[in-house]
Amino acid sequence: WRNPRCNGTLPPGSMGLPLIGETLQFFAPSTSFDITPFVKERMERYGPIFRTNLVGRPVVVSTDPDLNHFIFQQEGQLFQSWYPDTFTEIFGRQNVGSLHGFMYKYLKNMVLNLFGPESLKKMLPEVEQTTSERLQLWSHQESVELKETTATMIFDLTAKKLISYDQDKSSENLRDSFVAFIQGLISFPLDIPGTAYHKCLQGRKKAMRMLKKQLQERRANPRKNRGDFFDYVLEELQEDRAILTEAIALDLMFVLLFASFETTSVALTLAVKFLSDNPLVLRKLTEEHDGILRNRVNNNSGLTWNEYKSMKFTFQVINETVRLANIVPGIFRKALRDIQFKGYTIPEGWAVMVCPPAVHLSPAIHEDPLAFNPWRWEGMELNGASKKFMAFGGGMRFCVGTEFTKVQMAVFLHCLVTKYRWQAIKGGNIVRTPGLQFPSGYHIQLMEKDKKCNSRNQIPVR
Ligand code: HEM
Repeated sequence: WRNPRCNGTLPPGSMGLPLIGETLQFFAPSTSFDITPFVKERMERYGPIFRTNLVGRPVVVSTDPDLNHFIFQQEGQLFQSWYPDTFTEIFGRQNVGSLHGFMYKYLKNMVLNLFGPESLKKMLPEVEQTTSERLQLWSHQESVELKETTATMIFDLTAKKLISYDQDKSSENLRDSFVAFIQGLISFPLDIPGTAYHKCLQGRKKAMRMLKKQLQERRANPRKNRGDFFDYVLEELQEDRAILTEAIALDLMFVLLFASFETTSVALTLAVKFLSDNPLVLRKLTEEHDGILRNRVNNNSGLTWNEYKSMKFTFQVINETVRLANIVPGIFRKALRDIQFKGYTIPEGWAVMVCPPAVHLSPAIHEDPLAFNPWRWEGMELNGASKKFMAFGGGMRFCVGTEFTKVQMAVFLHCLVTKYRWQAIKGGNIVRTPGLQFPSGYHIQLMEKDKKCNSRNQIPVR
């Protein structure tokens, strides 16, 4: 256990206890934006590349920018995407099998089609309208919990786009099943009634049943114009030599819905929190968006794609937010053969975990790394991945939802700063386990800009 076999020199590290390895330390909560104590302590003790054991699997953790880059570049050659067994259970066998195997490119193209620039251009007015309506609604409430409300908003948008799901017209609430699913997502994998893990699997089952029912309904009532993912899937399934199966399509649907709202709502909540705490950034952002409205020829038109693309400072704010957020704290791969790197051997079959926070929060890479400073992105490439920035992954598996996330965040910030003021009421503290969470939410009070004071308690609002 302590000294695994290896045809070379293993990176230094500790394998922890038999069976559970160092899993408990890995999941131990921490309350700052900084690199989690698990990674920090080991980096100090062993250096940038170290070995450990997580959920019964030997893992090499990489905090080394060169090794990270190498891992991303060697996707499908020396490394293959791999996630722990509990994830397989949770996200569906079909996904894990097909997203990593021969189906991969085919599915990726399908997803890119749905979330590519052409598709997003068409979606822009809808995103703006939904966001405006929600903000308007929230401004009449005494307090809004931003994490949940933005998650619901994004879920509704994505579900509408993917499966034309309309919460108001549905008798069952699809999102409730996702909530149960998420609450148990990062939990000890014990599947007996009462445990969070059990609720998570039940939530998934229920959501899958609903998705399946809706796909069947669509099959019974096909539509003329192909519009959403279900139409696309049904057409593909009818092909003579279809590679897609219904099970794969449903699993993929589940992952897309999940990936879209959980990540983006955390990023949005955090962006608003950072703006509340950094008035100079808020002022600069507001200037950018007021400028867009001022320069508009037709005051009644909505945001155009060119206006969206011109939001330079907004993209800096988004990048800075996701750099600090580290929403995906570990990107997993499996070594397909023995790999030599900087004097160490990564044995075939071992897992490898790229650790983005170690790069994003390294003082050697980013000056004053814990400071929220969007200006650090000035003049830098804001779209792709690099050795310094991998919040959306890197290489071939770079996140296909990046632009979708940015559209939603940019539009939200646009509507927010041009029309509203807000103040933080409570919450906003974070916990990393190691995924980022807001244990007590983030409650704000919103009000339209032209109103000077809060009518109820007369607090002047920024
Ligand atoms: C702030 C928001 C987001 C963050 C931080 C994020 C992060 C990531 C990361 C780090 C990866 C790489 C995983 C790996 O290499 O194993 C990834 C992949 C992926 N993301 Fe996102 N993501 C976000 C939003 C979204 C959205 C909105 C969608 C849905 C449309 C999405 C769908 C996907 C999919 C399908 C993959 C797998 C791509 C592949 O394997 O080629 N993501 N994301």
